[in-house]
Amino acid sequence: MEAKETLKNFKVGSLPTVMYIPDFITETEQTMLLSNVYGASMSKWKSLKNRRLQNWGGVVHEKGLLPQDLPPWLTKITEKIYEESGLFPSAINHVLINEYLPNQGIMPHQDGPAYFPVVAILSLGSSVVMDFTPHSRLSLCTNDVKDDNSNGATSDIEKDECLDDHHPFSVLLMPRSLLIFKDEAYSDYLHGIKDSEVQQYTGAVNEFEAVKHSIEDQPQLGAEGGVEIIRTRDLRTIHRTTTRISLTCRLVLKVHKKLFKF
Ligand SMILES: O=C(O)CCC(=O)C(=O)O
Ligand SMILES: [Fe+2]
Repeated sequence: MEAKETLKNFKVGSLPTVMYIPDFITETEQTMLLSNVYGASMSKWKSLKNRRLQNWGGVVHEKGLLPQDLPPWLTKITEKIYEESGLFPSAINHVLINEYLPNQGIMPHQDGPAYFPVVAILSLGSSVVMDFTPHSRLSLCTNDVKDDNSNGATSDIEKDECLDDHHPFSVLLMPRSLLIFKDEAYSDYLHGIKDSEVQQYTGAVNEFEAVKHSIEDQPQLGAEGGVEIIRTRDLRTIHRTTTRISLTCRLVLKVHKKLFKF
């Protein structure tokens, strides 16, 4: 699948397969999404050690999806992503909603094999830094540990086993932005968010795009998406002060038949 021409303008960093779209949704759309997320029944939340999540679209197994229809408030956004990206062969059918308090994150992982290898992450509420770390599937010393994120994901804690031609990088995820990554970024890198209120990084691949937009948006605040970014030479420090909600939108190609419901 070729990315649409307009999407190619949003490529960031040196990989051909990471795209960052600032202001993908409006403030009003963000408010609506947040009210739907928090309006869902309490039983929809699953609590993990270091965050909560809601699973929409059905249960993902290694062998496919036991489908459930996405609610209209989610299809509104998944259809927009599907149409504007041109990167999915069919409609997005699964959305994982993660909630992170300022001191919460997600350990470095690769998304599970059931998903088509394109992921679109919509960020709401607070900014955060996502770190990409190269890993090698070819490495004999790689330690695959099951993460408990009900994502069918595997985690790799052996950072020494990096491929030489792959370098770690960070992406700054501002509220209302959409991050899309696929191919190499999907399969040769782990992605994660540090579980720390203070996040340090050396130059995000989309620093210019992310910060430019937020300053234009909210010049009076001086703070960027609920965070303050402190710059000292190459080093950046952000202090997370508010909750972040993310919508991880993906496609499971293999869909089992719906179970008959009485
Ligand atoms: O919350 C995010 O931005 C990342 C979530 C993620 O990587 C996942 O659900 O697999
Ligand atoms: Fe992930």
